Amino acid sequence: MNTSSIINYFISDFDKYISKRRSIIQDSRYLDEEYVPNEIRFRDTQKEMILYNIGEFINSNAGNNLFLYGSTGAGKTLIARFINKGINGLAIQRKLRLKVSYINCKLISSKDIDYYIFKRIYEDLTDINLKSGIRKQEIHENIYRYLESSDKKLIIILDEADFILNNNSSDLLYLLLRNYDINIYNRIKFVFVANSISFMNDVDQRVKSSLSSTLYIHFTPYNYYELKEILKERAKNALYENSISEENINYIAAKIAKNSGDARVGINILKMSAEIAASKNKERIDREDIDEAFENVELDIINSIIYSLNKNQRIILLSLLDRQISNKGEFVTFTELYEEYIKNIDKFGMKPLDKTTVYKNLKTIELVLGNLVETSVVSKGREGYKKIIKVIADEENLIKMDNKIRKEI
Ligand SMILES: Nc1ncnc2c1ncn2[C@@H]1O[C@H](COP(=O)(O)OP(=O)(O)OP(=O)(O)O)[C@@H](O)[C@H]1O
Repeated sequence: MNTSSIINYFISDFDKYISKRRSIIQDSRYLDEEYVPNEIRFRDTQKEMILYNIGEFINSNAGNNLFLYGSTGAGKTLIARFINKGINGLAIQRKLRLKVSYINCKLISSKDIDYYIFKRIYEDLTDINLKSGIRKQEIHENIYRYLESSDKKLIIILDEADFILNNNSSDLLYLLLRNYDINIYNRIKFVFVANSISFMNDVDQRVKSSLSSTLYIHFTPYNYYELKEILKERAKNALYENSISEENINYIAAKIAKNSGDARVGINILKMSAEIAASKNKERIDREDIDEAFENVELDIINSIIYSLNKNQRIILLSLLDRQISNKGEFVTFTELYEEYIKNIDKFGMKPLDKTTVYKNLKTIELVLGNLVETSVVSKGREGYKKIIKVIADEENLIKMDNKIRKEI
């Protein structure tokens, strides 16, 4: 067969299969994690604080470092990307001596995290690729030297910063923040992005005092109304007209608002239910497609949590779930969790870890659970302040998770 007849066959097959299946997704880019809408809604308070501080830094060398924190899917990364793109554009348009470096710390695969971060900052600042073999300290010094000699300012955005802030990162932070001591012109500002600010308890005093002028900006989970509007907007751009009813969008929003308020889950459900409906050759997404999508997503989330934890951590999480279920979904104190853990560990015939080790492992679990967990500190009278914790899910999902983890231990 010659090439042109192969191409003809291909094109005829292509047209046949494309026309056979009715697609529901018109442009999937609007459902991508990377997509940044032109206008970010429901985050006006946060935007105002961020932009005001950045403005102060640009115009009068003032302003604070910023720390954006809050649950998963609350728009932190979206805002961080928006600032990154926006500042770059602003600097070009207004000919400002300003640079921005955006680093997603979760994606750093290098073993030497400090080296990677300094190298990236230097390269973003100077637009020059660094040759290998230059020492970390030297790159660090060159960043300040370059800023002085070129009379520039720099905004460093460290997204998913929990991934480095948890790893004995005091030295990195101290070095990064030290520009206050050595640079009277205050040429660098930081924007940290993380789920929680609990790492602050563990950093040493030098870093704490460097971070004392940091403004903490909280991102709360989205409510029903906000989720519904975000999803409506995405559906309008990504799906063919009339592929999903407003009632069904509201149904997705209501289910998510009840659990996590995570916009990412909402967008994933929208995408997955469109794919499920299309695979059944339907023109519209029905309630059953959405329910199927929820089951897949929930299972995916639970599986990825279980996969990320070792056996001891799974038993600790199981103990938390057991106790929360018997507490009718309410918060669990660490003492209650530990009691439950001792019972469970015995059932699984393992040796118990001491309280301190269980506490440390609980922190890892919190990181893996992300927005699915809520912690707080409450006063318990004479016993002093106590940490309380709960998994954010309704009773049905708590039981589902509990059963699945028990099976996997
Ligand atoms: N206000 C909003 N308008 C439109 N889309 C939004 C909004 N907030 C979040 N999203 C979308 O929801 C998804 C998750 O948001 P984002 O990645 O910003 O969450 P996050 O708070 O950084 O979560 P994590 O802590 O897991 O990193 C993204 O696809 C994002 O585009």
